Amino acid sequence: MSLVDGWSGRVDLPIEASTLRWHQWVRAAEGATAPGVAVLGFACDEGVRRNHGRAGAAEGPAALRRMLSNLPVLNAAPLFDAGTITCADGELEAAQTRYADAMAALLDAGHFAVGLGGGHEIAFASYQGLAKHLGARRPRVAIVNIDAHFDLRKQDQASSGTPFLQAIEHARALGLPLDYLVYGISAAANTRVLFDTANQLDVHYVRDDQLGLLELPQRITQLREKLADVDLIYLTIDIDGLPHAMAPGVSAPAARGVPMEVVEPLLDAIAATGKLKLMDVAELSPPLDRDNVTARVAARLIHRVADAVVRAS
Ligand SMILES: N=CN[C@@H](CCC(=O)O)C(=O)O
Ligand SMILES: [Mn+2]
Ligand SMILES: [Mn+2]
Repeated sequence: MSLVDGWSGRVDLPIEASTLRWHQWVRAAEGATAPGVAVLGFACDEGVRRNHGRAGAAEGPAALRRMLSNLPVLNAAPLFDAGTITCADGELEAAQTRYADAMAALLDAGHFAVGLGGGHEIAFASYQGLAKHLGARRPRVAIVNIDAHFDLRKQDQASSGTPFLQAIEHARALGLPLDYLVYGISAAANTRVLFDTANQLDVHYVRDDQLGLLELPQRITQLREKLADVDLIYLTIDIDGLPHAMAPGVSAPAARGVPMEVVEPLLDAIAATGKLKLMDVAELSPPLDRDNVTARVAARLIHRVADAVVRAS
């Protein structure tokens, strides 16, 4: 049994540093005395519901903790859990604000913050947390999104389909330089107006059918170039950017998707910059999952990026 709610798993003997798993290593964030990796849940379905999707993402944080529990501890960095922000029906914006406040506190404490979604409305909450943390500072920020969708919808109401347009407009109002890069865009899952919006906003996007292994070296070179002038990075992984077979547990599965052998090197390149300050995983919908495969994939990506960030720091 772990010291922190929601974490439990296998215990290997003898109990020593080399046999530990995350459920044995994680501690409550409020007791943190040193910076480390800190997870923060966002149990929210409201954005997906408003976007006419299939419910279930609110169960994401609990499923991710279960899957992260048994993963091995790879480094000596402390691991913290800052709990979960919940979202009652209809109060999406208030929940995003609460999440942003909690996220800003984690960033203020020097943690690498890992958001456990929740629908992709977590992204505007994470971005707002970063903006709060920055205060009057104006570094150049990049949001890198792995996603089949742009999520640049122009709508009266915030939803899981609007977070990056919201972030871009918010950053413009603040005078915060913000680049938005998306990897995995599906030509079959975004209408022309979304491509037009992306082009008008100078979004850097790469389609799923342009992200095979053959193109990977040039894509990584291009990504490194795009991130060279950036001061800090927020990475968001919409798990529906992966192939349906590996990520069935999502509201809007990808007919093609970007395979793990391409996603992981892209994530490695982002972490290796040393500029990655926060990440989140969105759109995991446990009721739609099959044998926890989607949660397992999401947990693996978090585990990999968190270790790479620690090593790059
Ligand atoms: N965050 C999800 N966004 C997608 C959902 C697409 C769908 O439900 O088919 C979008 O709004 O484009
Ligand atoms: Mn998506
Ligand atoms: Mn998305």
